[in-house]
Amino acid sequence: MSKTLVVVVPDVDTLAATVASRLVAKIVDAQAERGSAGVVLTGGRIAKRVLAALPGLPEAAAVNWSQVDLYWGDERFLPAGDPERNETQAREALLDALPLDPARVHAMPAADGPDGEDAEAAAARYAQELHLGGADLPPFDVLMLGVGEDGHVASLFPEHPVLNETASTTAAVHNSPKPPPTRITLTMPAIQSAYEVWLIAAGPDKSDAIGRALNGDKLLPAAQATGTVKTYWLLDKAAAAAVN
Ligand SMILES: O=C1O[C@H](COP(=O)(O)O)[C@@H](O)[C@H](O)[C@H]1O
Repeated sequence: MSKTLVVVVPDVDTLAATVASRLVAKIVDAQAERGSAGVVLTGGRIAKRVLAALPGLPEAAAVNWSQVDLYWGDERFLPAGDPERNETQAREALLDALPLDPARVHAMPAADGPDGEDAEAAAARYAQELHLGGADLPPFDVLMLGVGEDGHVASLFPEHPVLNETASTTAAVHNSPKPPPTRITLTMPAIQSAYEVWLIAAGPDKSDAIGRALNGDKLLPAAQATGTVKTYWLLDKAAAAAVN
């Protein structure tokens, strides 16, 4: 039975440091158990802060970075290297400085990649990459998600048809209410396959959506994002203001 836990810390800096530290511990534990770890990264402001906080942690020295598989929960479908791509932001904040195995960095395709601007083909290509080892998705030890002011996670937005996609593990998103309009995302069943889902949010603008999601308002994608073992809500005090 999956458990939901809420962790509240005083402010955004403490949140970034706390999540970074928990992430390192999780990777170290997964590597101790299985030899490798699978981490799904998120985009957005809190993601950048978490990744930037990681190198300052002494415990980060315990990670074998060559045995970490990195995936993304969603991507803004833009050309490679575009500063708005979640991949570009993660590389700049941390990844370029780590001794990762490039074959284990599973970025979502860019809009100038092999499929050009065909977002459906690019999403299908990413699904193929995820399923390379067989029919199942790879093990996602931790899947991190930022939470939008509207309660979106990854690129799954409230009332958008892709939220109901269950036939595939990835999808193209058109007409996203948040720019850019075209995106690629893991679908909700793919998110729900992770052992642990961590929903991370800071600031007062998120408090309403977080309060609603934690009260079980399933119209919000954030309320549907759960891990098979645990679901953590990692919040600063401002974001947790409506949590009762
Ligand atoms: O566009 C996106 O936004 C969300 C939330 O970002 P934030 O800046 O409000 O923290 C993010 O989780 C998602 O990955 C990204 O594509």
